[in-house]
Amino acid sequence: MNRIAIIVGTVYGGAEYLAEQAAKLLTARGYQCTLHLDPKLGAVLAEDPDVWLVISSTTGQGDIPDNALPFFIDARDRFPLLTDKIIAVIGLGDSSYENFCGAGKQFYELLQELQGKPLAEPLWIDACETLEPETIALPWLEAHFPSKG
Ligand SMILES: Cc1cc2nc3c(=O)[nH]c(=O)nc-3n(C[C@H](O)[C@H](O)[C@H](O)COP(=O)(O)O)c2cc1C
Repeated sequence: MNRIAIIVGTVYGGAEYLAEQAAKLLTARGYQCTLHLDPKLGAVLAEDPDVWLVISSTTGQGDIPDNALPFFIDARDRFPLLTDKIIAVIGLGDSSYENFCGAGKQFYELLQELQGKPLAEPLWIDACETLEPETIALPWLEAHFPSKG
């Protein structure tokens, strides 16, 4: 479990900021991280990472942000099997909306259908509870990605 592709879905930049913090932390722990802010399925497949880490907010009514939607549709259509891969999802949402973390949930469902092996239960971060998602996400990452140093 060395190479991690971080696939980002964001509207206002919160998930992007969190993904940058995550990449810094994981790199410092000895992992090779690639940030996909404008994710393309072909690029991730070519990279052949050990871990597919999705960090995505939710927009609309439980919808995937525009920047990540082509990736999601492509993955759903091309259906690359992730049998020997690890999957992890961090969702940013707001529980005052009906479909809390709907985009993260769609991603988690799809990655499981693609046969990826979940690293852990996904982390759902509620903007009603914190405006600093990194205070929850970084300890979660530390707990699940042991330092290699
Ligand atoms: C127009 C709009 C629609 C949203 N819809 C949802 C939703 O359906 N479910 C949810 O959990 N959060 C929803 N949210 C909350 C965002 O996902 C949340 O604020 C997130 O932290 C934004 O992250 P971002 O800066 O990466 O886009 C919505 C926010 C806005 C502004």
